[in-house]
Amino acid sequence: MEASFWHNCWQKDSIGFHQDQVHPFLTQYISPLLSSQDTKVFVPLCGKSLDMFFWAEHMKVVGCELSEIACRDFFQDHGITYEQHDETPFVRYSKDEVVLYQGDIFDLDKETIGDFQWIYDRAALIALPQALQAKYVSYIRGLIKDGVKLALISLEFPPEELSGPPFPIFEQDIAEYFDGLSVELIASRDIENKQFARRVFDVSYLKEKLYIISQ
Ligand SMILES: C[S@@+](CC[C@H](N)C(=O)[O-])C[C@H]1O[C@@H](n2cnc3c(N)ncnc32)[C@H](O)[C@@H]1O
Repeated sequence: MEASFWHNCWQKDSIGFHQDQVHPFLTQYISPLLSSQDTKVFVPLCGKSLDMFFWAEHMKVVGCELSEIACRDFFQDHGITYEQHDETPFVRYSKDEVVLYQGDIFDLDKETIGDFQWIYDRAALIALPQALQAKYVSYIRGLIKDGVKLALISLEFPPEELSGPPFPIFEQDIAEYFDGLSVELIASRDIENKQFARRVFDVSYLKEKLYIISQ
């Protein structure tokens, strides 16, 4: 997907992927795994996800997102005043525990993110076409050092029944992408009404899976 595709989605408010609640996997499965030593989560391709409010209750949040509309609305939708600074090639939006870097994730380096223990991927890997998935996985693998856990939520459906995004990612794909790392399947749920955030898909099955990937 080109950057223009995503800018266009945000401009037209065509954001069917945006959830109006915190993802239920977070409270059910991630909460018990959090420790008082966890100080920061990195959220790639963060959109204006409410999930960042869940994380911000526990630790600092650093998000990265292409769209200035998403970064602005993350704060404005909730009446939060924020600071905005030019940090070329990014614009940095921040308030207290949350910092959003508006720009291309592939320009964001580890030093800028700082020390973190979690990476949270919801609708990031599945948003990218295959060629970009490999580049994204290579970027994320470069961030998974000792003591870092990637919480990744994937989506499964028959690929021939829906042209993405989102693109389905199966257990086998996860195993290949994260070969050599520890991959734990934490949860799986069948979405019986086929609703994915604001969209209902015309597919024969829809499943979400939560993995924790670490060294
Ligand atoms: C499917 S949405 C998911 C957003 C969010 N994770 C959520 O759960 O609502 C994918 C997001 O990735 C952003 N995006 C796409 N390519 C990007 C890139 N190269 N760098 C940063 N953000 C990107 C898009 O603007 C879009 O908001």
